Amino acid sequence: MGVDAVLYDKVRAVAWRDGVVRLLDQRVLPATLRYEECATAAEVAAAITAMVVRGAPAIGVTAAYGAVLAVSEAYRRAPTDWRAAARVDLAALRESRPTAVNLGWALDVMERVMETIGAGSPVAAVLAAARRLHDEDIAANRRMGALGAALLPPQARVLTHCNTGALATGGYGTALGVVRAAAATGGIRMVYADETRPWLQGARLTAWELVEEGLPVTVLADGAAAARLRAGDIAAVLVGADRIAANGDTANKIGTYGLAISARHHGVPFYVVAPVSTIDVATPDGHGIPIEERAEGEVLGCQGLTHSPAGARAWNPVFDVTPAALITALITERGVLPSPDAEGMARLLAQPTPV
Ligand SMILES: CSC[C@H]1O[C@H](OP(=O)(O)O)[C@H](O)[C@@H]1O
Repeated sequence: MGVDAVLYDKVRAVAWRDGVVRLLDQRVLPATLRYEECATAAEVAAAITAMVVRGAPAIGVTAAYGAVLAVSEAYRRAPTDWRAAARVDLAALRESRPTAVNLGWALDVMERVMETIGAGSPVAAVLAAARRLHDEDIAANRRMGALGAALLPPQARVLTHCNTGALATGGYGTALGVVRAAAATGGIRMVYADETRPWLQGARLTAWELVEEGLPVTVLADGAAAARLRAGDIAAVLVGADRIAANGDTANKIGTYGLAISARHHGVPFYVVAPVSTIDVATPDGHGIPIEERAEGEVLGCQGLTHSPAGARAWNPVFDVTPAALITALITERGVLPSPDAEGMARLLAQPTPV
């Protein structure tokens, strides 16, 4: 594979390169290292929908760069009325995936920047804003990594779900950022990575990130997680988030809810690690979070092979909602919130982001 050892600093899920958005195609990892280059906002939206790039923060960063493409094209076509033209493309980007709130949050940031720009070409200003948003995501991940690592014992065994690493963010990772920070301080004995059917983000992407960095990883079937927790040697379950409601209810990859129930039953701390850009104060609780359903074929087959008989149907919600009551603590760049609830979330959001 030949990827540099320090993956999160070398390989980026998304980058701006010479006027295009460059995406590492996560549909073909780890077998193939292939990049897709998007020259228009529409191509970026299609890549998000197709999960060329995935992961809530990574989707937000990608959408921000997609907004730069939209503004650049709009200004070329209509220099005196570029905002209206750009907003059409931004609306399409907003629709590319429904659950990860970071997508809409990033586009809101870019639209606010668009409103402040004076005369002349707006491209440099929006590109600077997208780069700032990207850098801030990585900085937030590093802060969360340190805060989360402090909650783990030395040589911890942890269990993860889906992929929450450099591939799911602007870089470094959220829950997997905690693993990286812990590995650099108290040490990590083992990462048990749920394979995370049907898209296998754990078996393919988390395992790749960890193997490439020389960190220990054991892949397990999603159905084995409860037995692993029952063994009694898991220090914590670490997961990411796609949308956190105002009361702390959290939408994340399908299977997270069952994992949270199992962790509670076995007395294992269950930590959600997410930047505050994942918090949606406009949604009071988990019932209001839109849950994406994807094609039945993603469940009926895998990696091009169909394993269910013709005539079988599939139900493929790709997220579920974990009630805040099952979350031991929410780890964000603004601090750690034990037992999240509406009041605690409001206090957390009132905190300044540490410089
Ligand atoms: C850093 S949080 C990433 C979050 O996004 C994943 O979903 P998907 O792979 O469908 O974009 C999963 O829910 C992860 O926890």
